[in-house]
Amino acid sequence: MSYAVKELFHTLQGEGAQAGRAAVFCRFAGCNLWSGREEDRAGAACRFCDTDFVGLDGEGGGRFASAEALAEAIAATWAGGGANRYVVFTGGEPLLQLDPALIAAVHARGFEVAVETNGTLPAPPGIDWICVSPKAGNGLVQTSGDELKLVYPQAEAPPERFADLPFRHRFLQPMDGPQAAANTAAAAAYCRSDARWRLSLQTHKIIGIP
Ligand SMILES: C[S@@+](CC[C@H](N)C(=O)[O-])C[C@H]1O[C@@H](n2cnc3c(N)ncnc32)[C@H](O)[C@@H]1O
Ligand SMILES: Nc1nc2[nH]cc(C(=O)O)c2c(=O)[nH]1
Ligand code: SF4
Ligand SMILES: [Mg+2]
Repeated sequence: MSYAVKELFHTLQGEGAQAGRAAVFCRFAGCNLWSGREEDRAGAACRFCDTDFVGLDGEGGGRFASAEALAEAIAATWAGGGANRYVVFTGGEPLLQLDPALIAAVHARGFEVAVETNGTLPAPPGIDWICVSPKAGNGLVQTSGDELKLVYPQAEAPPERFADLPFRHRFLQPMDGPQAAANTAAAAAYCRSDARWRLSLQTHKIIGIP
């Protein structure tokens, strides 16, 4: 199958338990919870998205005809030396496109494979690090993984609802936007009150890298 990629870039993972780790980000185009058009945001199933995932026109983006072609482009984007190669598939919603052939092709090039998903679709086998970020009002299908990273606050998705799911790490990530400062204070207060949760700041935004 072919893959629609918005952008490919080398940076540091900014969020969650792997924050600070060098990674290639492969941002797939398209999402099942929002068209990505501002005029559709108010009526979308996910309304707080901070990301442009429309089109193929970002740095390193395009349509890739095969898993081998996309894996080659990912390997060419890696700039972190010989060890600890890491690729994060995100989007948009990566589980609309990430498949066993692509996972095998990046594994063959020495990468560990991570995914950032909204959890509404099942993850294919073989992913090394699964981060699920539930979106209120949208059924959770992927109910296990390595980290659960809940954007906070979401009125219809309180942390208590997810605290007992089998994830190795649980994070609250303050919702960015006009209420970012208040959301950060509220997330910090929640983590102080319930030690099952840790605070995830979007460190790439703080230091001004992609
Ligand atoms: C843009 S999403 C793409 C991956 C997938 N669609 C998802 O929602 O997990 C990447 C991460 O950014 C988070 N995110 C999106 N908008 C955000 C915002 N306004 N504030 C904080 N985190 C946000 C998501 O919850 C997710 O963990
Ligand atoms: N540096 C950096 N870290 C990230 N972690 C998750 C991101 C995403 O948009 O999925 C992201 C991103 O866009 N940039
Ligand atoms: S599910 Fe993820 S990519 Fe889709 S609109 Fe929500 S935050 Fe953005
Ligand atoms: Mg992002």
